[in-house]
Amino acid sequence: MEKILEEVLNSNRKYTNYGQVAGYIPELKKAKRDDLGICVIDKDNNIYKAGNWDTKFTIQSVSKIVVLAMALMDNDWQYVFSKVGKEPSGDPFNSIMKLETNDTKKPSNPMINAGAIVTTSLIKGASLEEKEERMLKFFRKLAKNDNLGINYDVYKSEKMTGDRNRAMAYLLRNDGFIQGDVEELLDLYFKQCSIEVDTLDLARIGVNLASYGVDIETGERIIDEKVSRIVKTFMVTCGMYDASGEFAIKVGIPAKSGVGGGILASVPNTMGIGVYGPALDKKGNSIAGIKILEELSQKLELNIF
Ligand SMILES: NC(=O)CC[C@H](N)C(=O)O
Repeated sequence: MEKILEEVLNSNRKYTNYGQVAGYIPELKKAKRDDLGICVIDKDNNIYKAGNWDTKFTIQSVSKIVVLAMALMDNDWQYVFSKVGKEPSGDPFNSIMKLETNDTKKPSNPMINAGAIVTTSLIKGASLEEKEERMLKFFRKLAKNDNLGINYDVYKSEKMTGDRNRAMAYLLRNDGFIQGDVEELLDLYFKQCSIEVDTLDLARIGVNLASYGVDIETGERIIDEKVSRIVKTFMVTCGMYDASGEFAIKVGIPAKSGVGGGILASVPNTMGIGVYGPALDKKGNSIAGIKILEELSQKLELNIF
């Protein structure tokens, strides 16, 4: 398997020359565009790695699936979906437009920034500190990595420049989709996006989702089974933003991307995959990452459809 991963990386290395490393969060510009890595963990807990599999990057929007799982386990689902929708938006991840033009003004889904700000607001905790602690604990458990932590340079960079998210959050509060202190909520959102991971962490979260929320090593249930299904369904319909349809056709695997350059893919009952390549297309998805997943899906016949 490692040989296959090496081959797939090498045949797609050329794509690291296309696209751009994210620049709207200044700190992200420091990523090296030719870094490329992958990790696969199968359901028997075999771990396969290639390339820059252990390069650290921030999880960014991949965090949205973990926080959605948490929000659904912390709250009544009906309540959650009264605050955030279930439909693809067809707009970029940071679009504000439908918060005005949607009939209900409700954010379309939890995979775009507006919807993710809502799910973050649904994390339970008596104080900001407690919410942050619970959130980190959940990420660490799912990734089986007690060393997961926040990259404070990226966090500060996002906080300084996150006015679009700030604008969305104030609109969301005005329309009754979130409550309380907006700055505190954004603090938590920026922190969740700034959690530092490598492809092994993404693959581990992916395989735990692939096994319907049961830790494949210990047998412990981490995510409610139905919640794990909802999360993977959102990954298929909205995980690659307004490129989710094309990705579903070409790759056919539930996946979630982030502007840090990571993609987490979860093949039900089979494996979790983490890929990293920081140069992004215009929609904010890793170009080489998508190409790698496309080839791997064909080679290993992973298409779930
Ligand atoms: N697509 C992403 O990864 C976006 C996450 C980023 N932290 C933002 O809010 O803009």
